[in-house]
Amino acid sequence: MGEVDPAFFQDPEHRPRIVFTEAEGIPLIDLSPILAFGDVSVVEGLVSEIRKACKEWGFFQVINHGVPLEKRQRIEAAARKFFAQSLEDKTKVRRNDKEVLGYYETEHTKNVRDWKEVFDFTIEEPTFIPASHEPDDKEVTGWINQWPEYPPETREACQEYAQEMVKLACKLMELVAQSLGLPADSFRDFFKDQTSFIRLNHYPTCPAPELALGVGRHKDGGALTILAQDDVGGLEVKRKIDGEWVRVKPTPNAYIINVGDIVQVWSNDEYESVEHRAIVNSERERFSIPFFFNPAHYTMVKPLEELTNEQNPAKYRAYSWGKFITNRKRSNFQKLNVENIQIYHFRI
Ligand SMILES: O=C(O)CCC(=O)C(=O)O
Ligand SMILES: [Fe+2]
Repeated sequence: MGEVDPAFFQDPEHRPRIVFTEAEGIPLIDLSPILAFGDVSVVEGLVSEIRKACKEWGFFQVINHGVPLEKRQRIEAAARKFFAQSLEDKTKVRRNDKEVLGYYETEHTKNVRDWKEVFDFTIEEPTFIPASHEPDDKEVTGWINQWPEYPPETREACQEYAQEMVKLACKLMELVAQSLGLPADSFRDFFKDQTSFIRLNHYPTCPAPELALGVGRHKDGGALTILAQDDVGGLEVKRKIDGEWVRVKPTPNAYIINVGDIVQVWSNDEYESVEHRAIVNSERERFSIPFFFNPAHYTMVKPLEELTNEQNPAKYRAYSWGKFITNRKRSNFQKLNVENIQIYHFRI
């Protein structure tokens, strides 16, 4: 990525400010109470912290999360080696119309090109998903991972890390359920045939960081995201109280968690999926690794009955998660002239 192609330019109102506010306020939550067994009162305190963070920010960071540091370091090192290869080598595992996983460098967010390259892989092999986004097409297909030859440890490093992410995400969803006043296992069955995936993000240095974004403003469509960011920093979250973009300061060995659109719908807007974006800079390349925790493709996403009643009726019609994700994948891959699918399209 040498000179900056205007395809990367954000509209003036969405360009980043180079002087930024650092978010002191994003809650930092210590998960050690769930690692140590037992004491219910400690877990209760944790549940209320989660509730507050989800209500006020939609984002929080966790420490003492139980994910071994070596596993994170191993996947981070593999990502660096993979992206350092030539474009020719990386495109050996490039995504195409049929194989939607693997490497690609032309992702668009809201039809503006992102200043990044990515490598996607799923947790389940194969991951079952609708063959097309067309509502009447009932065919299901299996997504298969494309593993690079170099570095040779990529596959193992990715799969080991993925298992840790699934464990952490399950624990977090239990806490989210409890924080909504529901039994801890309320969400468990939705993830039996999960469509979760992990993305290795590489944001190269950018000669025009004031014009482009690593990832344009967006909300995550799934249930929950667990992000590992390196020490460069660049994630910005739209603060709920005033709509200001605030930077999330990197904390060593912490993970950044956000609730996605599905939790917003399940909770009937009790929790909101918050907009965020990634800034790039001209001095240091940046790496990040989001894990997107997604339910089975056949999940019909709708407000949970336990959380709705006559005074608080469902705010969304049920929609198919499989169709939602295939729609998104398609619009992020190619530039379309229409807005991509959003949960407000299902608002009642
Ligand atoms: O790299 C980051 O900090 C954010 C990435 C992100 O939001 C995404 O890939 O959905
Ligand atoms: Fe995101």
